[in-house]
Amino acid sequence: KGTAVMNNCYLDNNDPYHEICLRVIRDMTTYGVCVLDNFLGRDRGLLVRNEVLEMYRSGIFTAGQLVSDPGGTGAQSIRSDRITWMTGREPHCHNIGTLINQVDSIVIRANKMPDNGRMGDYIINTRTKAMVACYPGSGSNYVKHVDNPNKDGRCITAIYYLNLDWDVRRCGGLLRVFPEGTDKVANIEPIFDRMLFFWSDRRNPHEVQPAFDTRYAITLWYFDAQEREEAIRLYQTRGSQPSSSK
Ligand SMILES: O=C(O)CCC(=O)Nc1cc2ccccc2cn1
Ligand SMILES: [Mn+2]
Repeated sequence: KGTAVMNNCYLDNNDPYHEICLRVIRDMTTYGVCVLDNFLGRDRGLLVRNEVLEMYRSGIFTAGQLVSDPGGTGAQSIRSDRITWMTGREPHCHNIGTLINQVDSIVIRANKMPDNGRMGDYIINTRTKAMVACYPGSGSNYVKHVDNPNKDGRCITAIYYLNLDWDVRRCGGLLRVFPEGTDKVANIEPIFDRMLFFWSDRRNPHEVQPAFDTRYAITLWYFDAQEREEAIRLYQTRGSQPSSSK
């Protein structure tokens, strides 16, 4: 039935996600970062990109907020990206919804697979809405920061890039990740149809270098059930909500 035994795990050739999940588990466990290219394929990637461009043209993106001290460096910084939060079930966003479902499937299945290393340390069953971000390209950037420095529950950051013919030498906008415990950096170009996963906590400080062309990305943050529950309980006693959008 299309299954083969290999290294004591069953490769079920009928499950397209199986290979990808093994790859995500291996890279996240080894590097804490995982890059998957040609994630949707050109045609479906273009459909998602067109929906995002249509949303941007419709003006529903907000101006990037002032984020005071995103990385605990004491520096006041102004995020110059434009963002909007969405469920993926909005009208005229069917392909964005399908992308979100695919990323959900991979994260949930990878979290449930046997021998899934550090992926197994978490219980992942909820996430934030999708944050669609656009760097307008007039040198807009995002200073070095950690997504979840103070245990707000987010364990995995998942980013899908939509930027056609992106050349970092001309357009900038490089995502540079500074994995904890090594002086090596990961330079990730925000190229079209690229899917990126990385641990959201202090293991992965990162920055977006100034962008000189419009730079689009869709980000999802997945919650670890236990850490999220603890964060909500803690904030309930202190009366304010954890930082990330619900
Ligand atoms: O576009 C990229 O390559 C990554 C950009 C990025 O780090 N965005 C980002 C956006 C955020 C929005 C709200 C709270 C925390 C946030 C942390 N990071
Ligand atoms: Mn970030």
